[in-house]
Amino acid sequence: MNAVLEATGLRKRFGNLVAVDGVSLHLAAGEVLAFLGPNGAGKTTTIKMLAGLLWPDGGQVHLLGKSPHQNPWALRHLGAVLEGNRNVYWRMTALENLVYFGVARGLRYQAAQRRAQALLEQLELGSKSHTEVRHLSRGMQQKLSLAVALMHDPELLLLDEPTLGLDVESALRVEAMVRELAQAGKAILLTTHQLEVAQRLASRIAIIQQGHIVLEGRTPEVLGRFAGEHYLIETETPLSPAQLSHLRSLGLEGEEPPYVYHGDSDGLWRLLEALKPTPLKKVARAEADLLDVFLKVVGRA
Ligand SMILES: Nc1ncnc2c1ncn2[C@@H]1O[C@H](COP(=O)(O)OP(=O)(O)OP(=O)(O)O)[C@@H](O)[C@H]1O
Repeated sequence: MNAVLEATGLRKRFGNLVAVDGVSLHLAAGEVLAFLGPNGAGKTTTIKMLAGLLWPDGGQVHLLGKSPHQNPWALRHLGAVLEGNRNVYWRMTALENLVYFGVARGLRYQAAQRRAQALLEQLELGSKSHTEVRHLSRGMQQKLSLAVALMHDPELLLLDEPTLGLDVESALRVEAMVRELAQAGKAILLTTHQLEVAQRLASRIAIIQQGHIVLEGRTPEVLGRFAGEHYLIETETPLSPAQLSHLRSLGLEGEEPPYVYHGDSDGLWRLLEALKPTPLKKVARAEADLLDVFLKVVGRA
């Protein structure tokens, strides 16, 4: 399948600071890539280069094979919601904004009206269609930004913190929308510090640190790789202090079931042998979550 986004070797320097240092990203239709990293890692700078808002010092971007830096029309393939940049006019209503941006990106007026109404309903902003943006709540403005990005039905969506500041229900609605858009074949690049959102949505993960991609892979593979040698051991009843003190010397951790064992499978068998004849309820390899992965990769574990 052809790449919707193909970015290679992107570099950006601000004075002496190299903010992005050789970042390559690719996205196919239907994929959600979670682009993660600590504060100041280079995510927004990268996204701005992808969106044609910043000129890279090096590297290339192709959107469906076309470079937005050589051919601005390539940006037609892209819709972006960038943090702190709610690309809407404050003194225009929600509906006027959507129609305006729809027409500016090539929709006919009637089609823009229909699409705007449908998006407003979908994001539960229907009752605010005729409200000026400056009178919408922060979360409503955030949802309107998403609607603006979707007006021209782009193949690629760049979503920088799309659920930030949304209430639980709205965040879940936006999450469901992202999932539906991916199922409908959109390629989505998602930046967020909400790792549980990223884990639920992303088919692939890329972690950037100090301008470099330090980890990239399909979500299940990444989680599997980091699950490592980490087991949960559940006994029917809590272990006695005497048992516990002996088993701790073999690597058992925790005060009550489920206990945790970090180590290889030889060590696990020694531990299980020593546990005999204590009845066991469950022995399972613990699953890593994206938080574990993130903390290990950015080196703060
Ligand atoms: N216009 C600019 N001028 C100077 N330095 C900048 C500029 N924009 C970004 N930087 C610096 O580049 C580095 C990367 O910033 P960037 O905004 O890309 O990080 P980020 O990963 O998006 O962080 P966050 O998670 O905090 O949003 C930071 O050190 C930042 O201070």
